[in-house]
Amino acid sequence: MGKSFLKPPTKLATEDKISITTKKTDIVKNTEKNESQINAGRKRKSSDDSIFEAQEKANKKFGIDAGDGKIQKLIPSSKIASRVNKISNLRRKSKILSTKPNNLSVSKPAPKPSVVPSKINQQKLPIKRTTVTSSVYKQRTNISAITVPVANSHRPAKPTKTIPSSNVIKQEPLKKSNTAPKKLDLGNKPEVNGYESDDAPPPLPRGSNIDFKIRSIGFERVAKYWENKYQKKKIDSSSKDSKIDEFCNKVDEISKSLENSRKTLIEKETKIKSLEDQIYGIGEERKREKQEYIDKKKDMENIHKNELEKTENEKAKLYLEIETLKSNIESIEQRLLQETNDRKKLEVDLQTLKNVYQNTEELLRNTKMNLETTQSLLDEKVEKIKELEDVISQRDNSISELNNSLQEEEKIRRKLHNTIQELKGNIRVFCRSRPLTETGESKENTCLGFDNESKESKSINIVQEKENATGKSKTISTEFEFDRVFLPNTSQDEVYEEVSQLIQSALDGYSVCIFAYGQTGSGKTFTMEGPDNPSKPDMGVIPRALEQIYSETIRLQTKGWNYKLSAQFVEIYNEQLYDLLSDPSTMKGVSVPGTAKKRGTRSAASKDNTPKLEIRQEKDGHVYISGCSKISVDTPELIGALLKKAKDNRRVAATLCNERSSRSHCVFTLFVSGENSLTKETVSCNLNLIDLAGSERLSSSGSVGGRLKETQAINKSLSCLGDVIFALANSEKHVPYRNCKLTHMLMPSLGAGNSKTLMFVCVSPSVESSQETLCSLRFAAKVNSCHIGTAKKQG
Ligand SMILES: Nc1ncnc2c1ncn2[C@@H]1O[C@H](COP(=O)(O)OP(=O)(O)OP(=O)(O)O)[C@@H](O)[C@H]1O
Repeated sequence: MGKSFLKPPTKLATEDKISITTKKTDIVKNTEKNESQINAGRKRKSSDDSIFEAQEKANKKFGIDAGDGKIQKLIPSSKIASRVNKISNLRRKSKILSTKPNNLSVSKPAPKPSVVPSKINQQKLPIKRTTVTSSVYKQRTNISAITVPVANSHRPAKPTKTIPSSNVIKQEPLKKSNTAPKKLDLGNKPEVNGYESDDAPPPLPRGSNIDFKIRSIGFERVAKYWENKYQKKKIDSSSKDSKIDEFCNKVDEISKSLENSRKTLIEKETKIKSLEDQIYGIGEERKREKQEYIDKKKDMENIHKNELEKTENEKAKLYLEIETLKSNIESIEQRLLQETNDRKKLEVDLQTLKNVYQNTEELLRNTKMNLETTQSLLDEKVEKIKELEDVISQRDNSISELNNSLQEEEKIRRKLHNTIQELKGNIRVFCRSRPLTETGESKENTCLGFDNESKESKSINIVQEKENATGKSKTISTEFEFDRVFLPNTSQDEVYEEVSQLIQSALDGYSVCIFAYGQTGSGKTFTMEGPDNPSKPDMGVIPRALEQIYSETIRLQTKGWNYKLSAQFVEIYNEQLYDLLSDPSTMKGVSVPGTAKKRGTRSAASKDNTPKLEIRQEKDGHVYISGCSKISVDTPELIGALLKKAKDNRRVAATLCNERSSRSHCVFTLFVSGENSLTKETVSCNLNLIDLAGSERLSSSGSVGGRLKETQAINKSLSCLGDVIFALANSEKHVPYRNCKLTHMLMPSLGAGNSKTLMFVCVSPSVESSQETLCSLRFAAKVNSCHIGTAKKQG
């Protein structure tokens, strides 16, 4: 049985394992049983074979029988037959001898030996197998023919198995002499041809020459020999007969036992055959079972393989789960550790808190005691508070009454302020003289004279030297009166103090226009903006007005006012509008619809491809400049940035009159809109601060070419401004606003009974500029003579 056959699958279901194990055990048992049966059969067979062989051997060696269970030597049937044959021959001979003893010994000579005696002594007689039939043997053994070795006198004997003398009944040949044949001794020991008388019959004396006597002695010897021989044989025959009987008995016994053995052998052979059949059947059964087992094993192996794969997959999954769980466990452990540490900390904190709690409890007790005392004090104070609250409520009432009265007063103030402004005139003219410059201008060369040196001066004299028709020089003094005349040393603060009242009117909802008019270099820009990078005291009207308005909007927030401010800065050059706040790179976050890039010179500007700003008027009369920037003024810091930007963008061209002379009008407009959340009042107005271009005459400016054209445009627009003012003053039906860009864009803020206008006429004190100064003062006096109705509040 192969080992692989018994080897069970590595992993099976428990029931399959049990059935397989049981089957395996059965098969093993059956196989072992079969093998033992086979072995037993083999043993039996081998024992039978051995018996048979032994019998054969015994038969061959004449010897062994197992009749009594002891091993005995069996005599081969051939030998038995030959011996029986010999015995019968011997018996026959003995009978013959017994019947004719004397004849032989006396009358008949001994037969002539067929072989030379000497040779017979030296060689064994060969045995020749001869088939003989023995009735006795046949009866006993049922063997019909038995091969018996017989002596062959002529051939040398073949070597045969030697049978021990004790067990084998030897066929005694006639005794031969071991000694050499003696010579015929006619004496005591007569020799016949060398043979002894005991071994061979003495030779008969032959021949005619032999003495009778000797011959008779020879015959006597022969007879004697045969007589001795007979006697000996007789004795031997009787002993041999007894031995033969004994032997025959033994043969019978052996035959019987042999018969029995054969029967047993046949039975056993039958048994063996049946056992072999059984073995064959068992073998077949085993083969079938083996095949079934192999099939089942294969099935089980497949199942096992599948289950193994499944198990491997599940194992892999489980490994993954285990890994995940491990990582989870690690994180949980870390958290646990963290929690443990936190818990320890918390325990420490808890202990501290407990201590604190104990202390606090102690404190609490003390505090409670204090509290009780405080409570009594508090009750007292509550009483006092109640009293105070009554007082406060009374005061609140009085405050609200005061607020109401304040608002009323504010209204009254506004009305009064407006009345004052109206009384002062809705168009006013301030005259400002710049100081003489250090270079070229001396005090003696001044053409201006003021009535008194007080700060509240309102008149100004211009003194000119003129020649009459006779050629004599004549001093002509012309006096002008204005709402206010600022002396050359008047500071910016003093100037603005007068202006601030008008700025306040803008916050009160009135449109305001402030012009700076005068010849080039008379101080218009200085008055309106201040010098370049001005310090706080040198700041002009525009930055101060913006600051005032911004701070005033914040102050008025406490009175429920919420203002929105936005600024626009436009330059009018050669009757063309330019946006001075248009550079997006410097004005971050500003919406600039019409970009006006920095323009170099005026001639270059004329070739500029920048989209032109256009003045538009809506149906409701609202006038605006399309595409112009409006910057929301949210912080006071933005004011400075706006002015700087405008200054950077402003066109400056060198003229003969002033190296920084501005040849354009600059109009700064602040759009003011406000709403009072308390009184629900609303205001909306414009504050226009205008730095006009130089008003010098063409002859004095020395302009030619492009510069001449600029001067003409400037003079035209200034003339138009005068026309509008005079038309307003004369209450003419048609006011020529549209004659130039300046008056057209100022239309909402100029005249029409809803604006307040202030003109600064800036003059130079130099004698050289006296004629231009005279012209400017005349124009200003004309404006000052105008009365433009009562301004209406816009809301
Ligand atoms: N009140 C003043 N006090 C001191 N300096 C002044 C005063 N007015 C003008 N100036 C100076 O006189 C010069 C010319 O003034 P400004 O540029 O303001 O004249 P302008 O009329 O604006 O000339 P333009 O028409 O060319 O712009 C400047 O250097 C300025 O600083």
